[in-house]
Amino acid sequence: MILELKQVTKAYPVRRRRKGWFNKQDSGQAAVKQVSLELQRGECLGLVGESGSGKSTLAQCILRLESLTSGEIWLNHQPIHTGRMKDIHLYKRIQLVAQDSSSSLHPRMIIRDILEEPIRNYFPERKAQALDICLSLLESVGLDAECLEKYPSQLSGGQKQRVCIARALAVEPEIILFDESVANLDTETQASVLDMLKRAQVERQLSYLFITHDLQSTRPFCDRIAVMYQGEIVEIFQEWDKDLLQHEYTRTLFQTLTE
Ligand SMILES: Nc1ncnc2c1ncn2[C@@H]1O[C@H](COP(=O)(O)OP(=O)(O)OP(=O)(O)O)[C@@H](O)[C@H]1O
Repeated sequence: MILELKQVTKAYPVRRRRKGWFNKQDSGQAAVKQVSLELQRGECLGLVGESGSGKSTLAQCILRLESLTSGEIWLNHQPIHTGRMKDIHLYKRIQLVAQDSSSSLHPRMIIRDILEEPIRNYFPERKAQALDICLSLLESVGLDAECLEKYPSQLSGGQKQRVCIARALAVEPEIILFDESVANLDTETQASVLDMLKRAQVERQLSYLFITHDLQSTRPFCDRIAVMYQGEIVEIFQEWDKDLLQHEYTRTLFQTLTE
């Protein structure tokens, strides 16, 4: 197993108005409750749940963008929740592709600079080959070489999303977290991006955590599905057989499937 979450809980503090002069901070309702989850090397694990069920919070906890209230996260048998591993080492091993590609790409950098940045940071010895690497990354996500000299604002939403994926691949991480990364794409582009991700996963032995509210999109793509409901993992399944389901919410999700 490459990533292990043990009893992870995250409660955001809530400011409550009290009589008098001050606001007091209480620990509020937990967004993530006692989540235990394992991601195997080379696996694509789907994390499905309705809006507000805690999926993004879990991804943020894995990347230490949010601190844990309790619990542990282990990356290949090394603890990452303790903060001892430096951010640069963590991000070398785990990359995030978020939903909103526009805000994740620097508006004043051309695509070539955006893709060369991780190469310079993580593989300084490859500086001389950086352009060739950028071209091969663009090819692997189905973009033309002419994108290199463009700014993000000159690309479509689907093209920007592909650039974000190429940038994550440039780091050569072991794990990629996709947080609603294809949700904004039309059905055809979504299918071609997922196809490309599957190929990259097999070629590079990557592990994926694929976060989405859309169960349908996980079907051809994920090896296992974890279902999140009100902050908890209520079910993990592999077989697409509704008779084997344990939880009422998963049964409701199955009704949204088109075949
Ligand atoms: N920074 C924050 N401060 C306080 N509460 C937060 C914060 N971020 C998220 N929450 C709350 O935590 C809960 C889980 O939110 P989260 O974004 O993780 O859900 P989600 O399943 O990813 O939803 P979506 O699919 O809409 O992105 C929600 O109730 C949300 O309001």
